[in-house]
Amino acid sequence: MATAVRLDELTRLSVEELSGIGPARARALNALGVETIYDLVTYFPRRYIDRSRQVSIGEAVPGEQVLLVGRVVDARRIPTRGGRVIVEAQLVDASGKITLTFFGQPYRAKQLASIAGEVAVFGRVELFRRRRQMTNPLVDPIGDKTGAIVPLYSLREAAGLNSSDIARAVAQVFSTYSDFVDVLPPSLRDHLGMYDVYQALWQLHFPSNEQARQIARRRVAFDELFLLQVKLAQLRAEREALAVATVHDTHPFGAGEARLVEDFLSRLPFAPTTGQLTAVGEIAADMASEKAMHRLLQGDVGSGKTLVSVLAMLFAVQSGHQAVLVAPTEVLADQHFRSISALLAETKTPDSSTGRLFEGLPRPVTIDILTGSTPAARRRKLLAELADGYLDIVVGTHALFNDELSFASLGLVVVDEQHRFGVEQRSALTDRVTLQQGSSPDTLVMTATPIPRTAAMTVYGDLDVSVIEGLPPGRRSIETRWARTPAEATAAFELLRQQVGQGRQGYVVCPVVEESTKLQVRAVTDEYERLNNAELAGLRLGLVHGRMNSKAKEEVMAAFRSREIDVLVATTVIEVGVDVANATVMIIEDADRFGIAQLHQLRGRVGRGAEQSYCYLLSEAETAVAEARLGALVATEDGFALAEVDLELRGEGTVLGGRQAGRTDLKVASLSRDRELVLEARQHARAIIALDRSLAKHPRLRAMILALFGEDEADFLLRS
Ligand SMILES: Nc1ncnc2c1ncn2[C@@H]1O[C@H](COP(=O)(O)OP(=O)(O)OP(=O)(O)O)[C@@H](O)[C@H]1O
Repeated sequence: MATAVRLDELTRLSVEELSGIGPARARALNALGVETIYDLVTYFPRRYIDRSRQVSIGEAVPGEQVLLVGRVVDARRIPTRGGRVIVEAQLVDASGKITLTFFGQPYRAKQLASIAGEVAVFGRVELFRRRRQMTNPLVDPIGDKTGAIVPLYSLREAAGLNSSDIARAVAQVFSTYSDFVDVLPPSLRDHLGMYDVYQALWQLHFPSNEQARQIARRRVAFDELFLLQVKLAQLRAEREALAVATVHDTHPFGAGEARLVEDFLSRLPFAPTTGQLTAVGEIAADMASEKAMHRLLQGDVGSGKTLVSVLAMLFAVQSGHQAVLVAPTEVLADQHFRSISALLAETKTPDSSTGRLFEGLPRPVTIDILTGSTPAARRRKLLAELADGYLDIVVGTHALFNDELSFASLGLVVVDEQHRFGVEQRSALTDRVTLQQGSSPDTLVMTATPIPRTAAMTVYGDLDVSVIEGLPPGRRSIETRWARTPAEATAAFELLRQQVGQGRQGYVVCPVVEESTKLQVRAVTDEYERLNNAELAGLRLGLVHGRMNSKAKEEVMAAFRSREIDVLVATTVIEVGVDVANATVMIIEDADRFGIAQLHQLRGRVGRGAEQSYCYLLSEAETAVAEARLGALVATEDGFALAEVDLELRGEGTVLGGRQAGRTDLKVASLSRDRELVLEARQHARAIIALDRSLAKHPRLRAMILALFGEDEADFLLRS
């Protein structure tokens, strides 16, 4: 007898429990990632064939996909000259007749001739030699599939399975159980007014019509987002409850008496923007509290994230703690080290007799850099200085995650994210430090390129988010052009020559072939040679690519910064963080081969000074994708707007990038289409967790969260 079942129970039942699924079928399903019955009912159709539009044969209009019901007459084989067989038949009803034509299906002649009664025929109506016909239509006996919307499943690796096998297995689950126990609290379900979960899942596999499918999709999408948000809210709440964090003196952004930040700000050659101050205020509030900060700092390219992160680090330093900044590459680490040192040096106290950088401290703020290529002797010295507390700030690469590092008192970890770090790596650092010192350092994650709000809430849903609104004053818009013809490309290089003539500098970026480092180096080296002899002959060119060792790279960058090089020919190693205000021209070759975010980042390397800057996108591609991407770049400089376009064009996977894994995959929900649903799910999830962190009062929801995310999956999502 059919009974109700909890969905979390289905996550523990293998598909082999279903009759008709033997070891071979189970293996085929496993290849699709379907192992449990829960996996099966959430293995949704890729698309559907809508056979619900039934018309009489007389009404069948060429161009439309319709379902016809009639009798087959006059089925016969027609040999062709090439020796192939065409089968032709007529389908008739009271209103008229239509020709059915089958290619490459010789067996059809006999099969069709043997059918006595009516059949259901589904296909597209065509006009051929003035006669209406259907080519290779689907022919079924009148039965349950007639007039239905039929699911088509993705079958990639499942040899030996077809869509109807999966549909049958799914239908069997529904006939085995009369209901799935809904995990949404009843109040929420009523409020949302959607299908219950059983109906919704059924309708998503076997919709009765398009409207029903959409309502079902909304409900399933909501559940998916909601369960994830509950987990994220829970992690956030647990973390807040458990970890005791360092309490920082955040004066003048909060009560306190330390003078370092105040002093620093008073000597800063520019005033922080309102957007920067707001973000710092939010960070200060977190850092002043006993709760560990887990905050994501977002801002458009050039919005001044560095200053905000420096202020956060100085909160730690003025409170007697240390701060680290971790960057994903050596070039970036170096860049950060340089700009932070410069910011600190600008505020050096004029009283050199004391040798003090800041009056608020008994000694200068000390900063150093640690990367994989730091020589052993320097590295040893640096480790000692970190351990005894001499060093206040250390910038570096993942070398900072090394177990050998120990800190006198680490108060803040800033991670310049770019999706490149393993989450485990990062949490390993904070965990280790927390164990050592008994309190957890605060964490600030920065992203180089803006990500859409819904994506941030999903991928970084366990973090609080600060957004730096606006850009520093005086920025001029970057003239962006899409050079589609060789003549326009020539004009771009001509403008670069002119700008160099006026003392400016520029970049030429070549797309790289990631898979083959050898080819990559050759391609960019060849292009460098070519430009040297052609468009850019006579200029001082530099070459930098990812395969150069960091010393060589740094030498070229230094030469560029000191204007010994006019034009830097580069791969995307310059993508993030490079900050040379005198550079005013960015030329991107084969621009259609880059993603929107990357192009926006690259463009952000110019327009950093007071001069008018230019960005040329070279591409002769005429594809819709190129049109959409490059068109968007030309149309706007707003990184958040571009991120939304990107999300729409590329879908979730790429946006979520490396941080997304396993259970956080979204099967149904779309971060671009379901924006309000994401907000709603998050709001409800947080409301529930605020009152019932352990979900003791929501046992069914609790069981489902456990079944989906497990206990230890917490480690994956927990920290950033
Ligand atoms: N309030 C401000 N007023 C004027 N200039 C500022 C201000 N804040 C930052 N800047 C300058 O703006 C430039 C960009 O800042 P920063 O490098 O921090 O940007 P970012 O947000 O890290 O962007 P990107 O990701 O492009 O590197 C720097 O040269 C910095 O000195």
